[in-house]
Amino acid sequence: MSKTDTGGRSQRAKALVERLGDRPLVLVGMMGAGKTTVGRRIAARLGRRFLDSDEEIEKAAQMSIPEIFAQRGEPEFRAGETRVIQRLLKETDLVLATGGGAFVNGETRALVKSDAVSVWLKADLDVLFERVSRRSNRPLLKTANPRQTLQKLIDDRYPIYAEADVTVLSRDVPQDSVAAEVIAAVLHHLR
Ligand SMILES: Nc1ncnc2c1ncn2[C@@H]1O[C@H](COP(=O)(O)OP(=O)(O)OP(=O)(O)O)[C@@H](O)[C@H]1O
Ligand SMILES: O=C(O)C1=C[C@@H](O)[C@@H](O)[C@H](O)C1
Ligand SMILES: [Mg+2]
Repeated sequence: MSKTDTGGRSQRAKALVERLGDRPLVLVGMMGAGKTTVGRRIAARLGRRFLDSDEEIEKAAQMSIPEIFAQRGEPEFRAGETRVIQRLLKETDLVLATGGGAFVNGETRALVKSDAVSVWLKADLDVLFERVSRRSNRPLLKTANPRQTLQKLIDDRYPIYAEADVTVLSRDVPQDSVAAEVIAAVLHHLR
């Protein structure tokens, strides 16, 4: 039996699309977990549209995230993030990567839980630190000791991310493998 349908999707991907119905698939987790890069691959496998709340905020503000933090401050960024995610969650056939702090907001979390299926991409400190160290585009890590800051964020946020419907480990294996694991795990959750 063929493992792909005529649209090139695997049978597993097709089954997941059917089970999700209209609900967006939403990725949450720390910066560097792979929400954007893996999210894009999941969307390609499912034949769904991919959007990223950080990118949508940057487009709306016509500024980069470090510029928004510097010129407007974190509270304004967070308010914009909440609004953008409320708008995006009304879309159908979507895979949505959220910013690392988005799910920490109670209002956003409640909305994701009611209107979407959520996946926590979980990675440990060493993996996250190595990944975020490649670029200096995370304003929250512009501290004297970014590794310690990352650890503090992990301590504060892991219990919150754990409220997502499904947890998948984002290890240093190919991003396509993580994407395939997410699809299998969500399919299992929706059985
Ligand atoms: N499975 C993986 N193996 C190796 N590198 C990875 C993997 N997943 C992601 N990366 C790399 O880690 C970095 C961070 O990934 P990405 O930008 O997708 O994270 P993010 O969760 O979207 O972070 P943020 O919350 O800051 O937007 C990128 O350079 C990406 O290529
Ligand atoms: O973890 C966070 O709070 C953030 C993660 C990024 O995705 C961006 O949304 C921003 O840098 C803040
Ligand atoms: Mg991202």
